[in-house]
Amino acid sequence: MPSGKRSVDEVARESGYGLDKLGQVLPSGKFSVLAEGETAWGLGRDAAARLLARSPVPLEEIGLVLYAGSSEWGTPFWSPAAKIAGELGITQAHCYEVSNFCNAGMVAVKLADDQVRAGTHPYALVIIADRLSELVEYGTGYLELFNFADGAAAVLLTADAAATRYEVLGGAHHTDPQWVDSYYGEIKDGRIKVERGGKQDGLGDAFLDNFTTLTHRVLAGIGAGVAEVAHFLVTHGNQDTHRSYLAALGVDASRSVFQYERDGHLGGVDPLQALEELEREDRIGPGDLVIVATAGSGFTWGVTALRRT
Ligand SMILES: CC(C)(COP(=O)(O)OP(=O)(O)OC[C@H]1O[C@@H](n2cnc3c(N)ncnc32)[C@H](O)[C@@H]1OP(=O)(O)O)[C@@H](O)C(=O)NCCC(=O)NCCSC(=O)CC(=O)O
Repeated sequence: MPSGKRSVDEVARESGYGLDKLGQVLPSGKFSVLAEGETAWGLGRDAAARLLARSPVPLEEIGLVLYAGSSEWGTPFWSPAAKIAGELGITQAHCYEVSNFCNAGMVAVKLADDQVRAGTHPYALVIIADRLSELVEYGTGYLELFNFADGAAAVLLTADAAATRYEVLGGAHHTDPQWVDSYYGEIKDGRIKVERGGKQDGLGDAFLDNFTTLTHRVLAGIGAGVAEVAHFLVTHGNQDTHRSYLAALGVDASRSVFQYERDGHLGGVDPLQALEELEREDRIGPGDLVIVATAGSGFTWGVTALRRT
């Protein structure tokens, strides 16, 4: 996590919104942001370095390094995946970026998993990092973006079943291009900021329809039902959407993880933070099935099934 924090009071001052309204989007009261001198790729490198210290593998056996996020890497026309590989001493890998906004992390995990399962590489490293808070202008009044925060995570994949903590069972993604211009970047005073296109009704319903349809599709694909899922981890874009999705599946909130009181929306890192909380609180055990629901601009929705080994 970055070392900076931004308070909801600061957002209130800049946006003109009252604390009551902001509390709906930012119940944590403060959220993680990059401090002066910190970068998203630097956080990603640190997350990957800690992961490799905890689970050491021969660096020359890492054949793939994917950096997943929203494509605003901080430096344009540049590869954060290659930079991180260089800094960590990974010299035998193909390194590139996967851009699918807050859905990119699980896309990259599935791509990497497919490659290690196919025997293409012994190990693959996925780094998920974004600098979402830096893309928001509070003065625009686009309240739905005010929880955008910064963070990073790293995942190591291998086909060696004895060495894995989670198995990727399957996934499905769907892009509905009618929403493509809902949000787009614009350069303002040399910085990229998120602008909102003409507001159409129905995006909330599209979240719900896509999350539930993809969940049923993925579960059917692995021969499981909703009742067999131990935990549903959902992107932290909007907690009302999160709760509506669980309700639509007939799933009690106790089978999910809510970190809205803890931080803002950390992009593709949200479900990994949630998984870490399940581990820390000893709420997950061998054999547990986990469904991860993610979404990103485009709009794309994704559902991934994992099993704790
Ligand atoms: C669910 C929505 C799609 C609903 O859109 P609608 O057009 O129907 O309605 P709306 O935007 O006017 O908002 C409806 C009500 O939800 C509230 N609301 C808006 N955003 C919220 C949020 N993040 N958390 C909690 N509440 C939120 C509004 O204040 C309003 O409350 P009231 O009715 O009380 O006045 C959207 O609001 C939303 O949650 N957006 C967050 C996700 C998102 O759009 N991200 C954009 C970047 S995509 C990306 O790449 C990052 C990512 O994936 O998150």
